[in-house]
Amino acid sequence: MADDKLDALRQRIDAIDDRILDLLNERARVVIEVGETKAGEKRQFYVPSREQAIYQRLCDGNPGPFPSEAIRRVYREIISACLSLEEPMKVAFLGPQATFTHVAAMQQFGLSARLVPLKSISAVFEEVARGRAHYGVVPVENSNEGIVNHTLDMFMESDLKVSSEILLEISHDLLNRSGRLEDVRKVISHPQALAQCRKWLEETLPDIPLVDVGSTALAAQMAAEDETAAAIASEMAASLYGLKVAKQKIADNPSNFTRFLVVGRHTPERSGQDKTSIMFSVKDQPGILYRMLEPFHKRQINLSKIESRPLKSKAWEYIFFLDLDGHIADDSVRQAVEELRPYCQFLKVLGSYPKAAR
Ligand SMILES: C=C(O[C@@H]1C=C(C(=O)O)C=C[C@H]1O)C(=O)O
Repeated sequence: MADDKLDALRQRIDAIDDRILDLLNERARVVIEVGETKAGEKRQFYVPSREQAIYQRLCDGNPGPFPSEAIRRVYREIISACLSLEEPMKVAFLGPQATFTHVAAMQQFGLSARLVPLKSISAVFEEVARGRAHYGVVPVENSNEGIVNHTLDMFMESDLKVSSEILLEISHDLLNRSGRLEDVRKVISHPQALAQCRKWLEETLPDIPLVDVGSTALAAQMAAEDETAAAIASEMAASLYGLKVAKQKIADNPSNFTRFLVVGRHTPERSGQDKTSIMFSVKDQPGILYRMLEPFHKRQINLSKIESRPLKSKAWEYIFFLDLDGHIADDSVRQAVEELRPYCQFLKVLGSYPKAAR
């Protein structure tokens, strides 16, 4: 009897899956039409703001029981697959494979994009600038370690635009071949990952030597070749290098996020929930810090970040990086930036892009 009931339920599931498949194909055909329309008007095919709006609308309207957290993942793959029908997306990222930047790139572009690992942040910028990749993904700041100087420095030389941001929760896991803590005789990782897990390592694995290498992914590769070694790396590195998780989430501060930027050759359209990044250097004069912030304060524009970096060509002069709420196409943002301009030796808008979901 129970079997009859199960059979009947499974038949219903098959019928529902047939409908989902029909709808997926119908969706793919419409996306192809959108692609043709955009090509006629020379518009960008990939529109992160539209994708964000799709996720938001579906999650907000989801009556359940299908979990809202899963909607983003499922739709990420649907959109990724639809996009690849029109134009296979090539995305360069700071490699090697299985770094946290790789995880971030997958989260943003899905499995149908072609993700290409490159050796350095400047190589990622160059690949995109030369048109060999549509987009590039690089880390820009970590909630514990601060900014990634190299990425900010790249914007001084490059004309690429920020197309979107990705926020990724970093989980540092201890990986080895057996999955047993007792087998660990040395721990290998990137110096930042080792630093972020120092207390846990001292308490749990005292007197075990720590080995610095260039990336968490390289550490995982080395641990795969040495059964006495463990790596601190992402869970993705475990699956890629055939390792097991001996202990999950070993970072001393459990709240650990990295923000990545997607760089491209164009500024995306307004989404209504945008952020703008600008960089500038100011002329040295009294009250200049106050004056450079005033245009934003006057218009009640929220500033979410301000960083300064030394200007390499001139000692003791600085470049400022500012993130503010709004799109450069908004009147208030455009006016504030124009009011700041006369105080600057130079000013560059790095891009306006949809805010990542927090
Ligand atoms: C279909 C579009 O193009 C792309 C594909 C999308 C999709 O599959 O829904 C969404 C945004 C774009 O990245 C669009 O802009 O509407």
